[in-house]
Amino acid sequence: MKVFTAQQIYNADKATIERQQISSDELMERAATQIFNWMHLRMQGAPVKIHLFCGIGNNGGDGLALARQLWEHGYNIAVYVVKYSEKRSKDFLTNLDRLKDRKIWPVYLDADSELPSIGPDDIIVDAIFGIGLNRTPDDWVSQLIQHLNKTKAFILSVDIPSGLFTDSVPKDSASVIQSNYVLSFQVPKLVFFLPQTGIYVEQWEVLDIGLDTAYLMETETEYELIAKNEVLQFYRPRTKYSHKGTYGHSLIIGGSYGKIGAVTLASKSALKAGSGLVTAYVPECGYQIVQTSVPEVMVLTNGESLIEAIDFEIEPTVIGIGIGMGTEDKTVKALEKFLKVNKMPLVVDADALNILSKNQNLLQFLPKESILTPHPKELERLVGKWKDDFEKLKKVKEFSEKQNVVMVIKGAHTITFFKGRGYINTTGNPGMATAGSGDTLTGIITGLVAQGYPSLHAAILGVYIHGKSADLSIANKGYQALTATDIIESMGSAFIDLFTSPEKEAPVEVETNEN
Ligand SMILES: NC(=O)C1=CN([C@@H]2O[C@H](COP(=O)(O)OP(=O)(O)OC[C@H]3O[C@@H](n4cnc5c(N)ncnc54)[C@H](OP(=O)(O)O)[C@@H]3O)[C@@H](O)[C@H]2O)[C@@H](O)CC1
Ligand SMILES: Nc1ncnc2c1ncn2[C@@H]1O[C@H](COP(=O)(O)OP(=O)(O)O)[C@@H](O)[C@H]1O
Ligand SMILES: [K+]
Repeated sequence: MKVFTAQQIYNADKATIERQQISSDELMERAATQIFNWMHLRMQGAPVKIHLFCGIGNNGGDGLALARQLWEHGYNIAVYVVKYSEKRSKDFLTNLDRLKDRKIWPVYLDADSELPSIGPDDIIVDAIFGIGLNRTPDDWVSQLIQHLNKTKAFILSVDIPSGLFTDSVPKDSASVIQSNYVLSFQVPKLVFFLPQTGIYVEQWEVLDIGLDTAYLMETETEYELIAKNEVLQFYRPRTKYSHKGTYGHSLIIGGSYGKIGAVTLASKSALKAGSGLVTAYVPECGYQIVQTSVPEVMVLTNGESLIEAIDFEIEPTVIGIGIGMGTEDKTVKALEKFLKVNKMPLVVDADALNILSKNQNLLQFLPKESILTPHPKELERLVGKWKDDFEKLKKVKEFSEKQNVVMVIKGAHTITFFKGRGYINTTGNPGMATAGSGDTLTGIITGLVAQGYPSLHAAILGVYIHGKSADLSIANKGYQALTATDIIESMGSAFIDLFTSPEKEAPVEVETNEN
């Protein structure tokens, strides 16, 4: 699913109005109807108090149109107009008149108003600011937002939590609605997925408001959201007359005394991802450990307790390198020498990344389309500090383009970057914040490259399967007890899940009295 910018959404709006020959008011009505349907389906006429806070732009207009529809179906509503500006949008005014025609009188809020009283079991509809927010709200609006956040009421945001910008991090966290659920029109917004802005969104869902399909299909976006349908497009099925040679040979290089487990986890993951053969390259102290823990994996050794040279006679299809490897001088020299002669595709992680960060002249030796999988600290060492998430994305994009590598930026929503585009993963959970889960990812991606997946596809599918495996594991492990080994054990189920359970369906429409 593409992730559009605010400007692209406004353009889609315009294209829809022109091509479908509808008015902007009709489009607003569609948007409000979708939200009404969503609420009505769940509330079934329950007499819960619904407080609708509406701004004076089109987000507020959506809120007013929704208030009318709720009222027409007998819901218990209170409408507030948050007068943060003297300007009012045309469709806001149209919908305000429609409320007045029905003798529904909103409460007007300004800097001098008392804060409304809201019960813990009430519902708040947040339609104060939408994607038009372009500056930090005034103090009194921030105070209202803080007041709403403090209530125990469920907050449903229209399109985006009010106070959240679409293209920057809010300066003042107190001026953003802490939303329980966001109903986003047609497309999700990038800020739902970044660590500094995603925190305002507990859950989100897109509502189809029938924006022009041709515009949506033709418009190129910088970001794409990756769910099941997206990865299925490039999944490579196994064929009947294939053999282990068909599925490549992964070489996992890493480990040092006390950190052999990392290589064990990665090697096992490469196997479970479907690699035909897997060899681990570890110091001698790891020989028995790897052989005993994963009998399917072959083992090569060098050095006693750390890798001193990287030299082998096998011909792997791909090499995953760096996990648990350490950054001792001998290992640094070994990596340097190896990179200067290596021609094989690489998946670079952990200490190999740390060594590259300190010796940036080595970056030139990475084969093109190598995959780098830094966690936030490793990324900082590689590209330098960033002031916020948006600067981080910019730096990563530039780095990936300059070095011609696939960058996998690990986090709650891992984003894979390549050739100027970012692919945002939707699987995974906080249980994955556990030792070794990154080693597992390195193994999975390596195992996919071994089977012939192009680098970008291996990274995107690998990240998806890694997160999905963890999601399937938590059913009986919970977040706290989840380990990297559990993730590996669920990989089979994650692959099967690609074909068994369909992706979540589009929202169900409900008949209203008016149609
Ligand atoms: N295609 C779609 O998806 C559809 C979208 N629709 C809906 O439209 C929403 C976008 O509406 P919108 O453009 O009118 O902007 P909105 O967010 O209501 O803000 C209003 C105005 O406030 C102003 N302003 C900004 N910041 C401010 C501040 N801090 N303090 C004070 N004022 C501030 C700024 O005006 P300015 O003062 O800068 O001229 C801004 O224009 C969208 O989120 C969705 O809900 C649907 O109706 C139909 C289809
Ligand atoms: N809160 C979270 N939600 C989803 N995924 C997470 C979360 N925290 C960590 N992860 C995932 O777990 C992995 C952790 O990797 P990393 O930090 O390299 O672990 P390690 O070095 O212990 O192997 C990454 O793939 C990351 O995306
Ligand atoms: K909103």
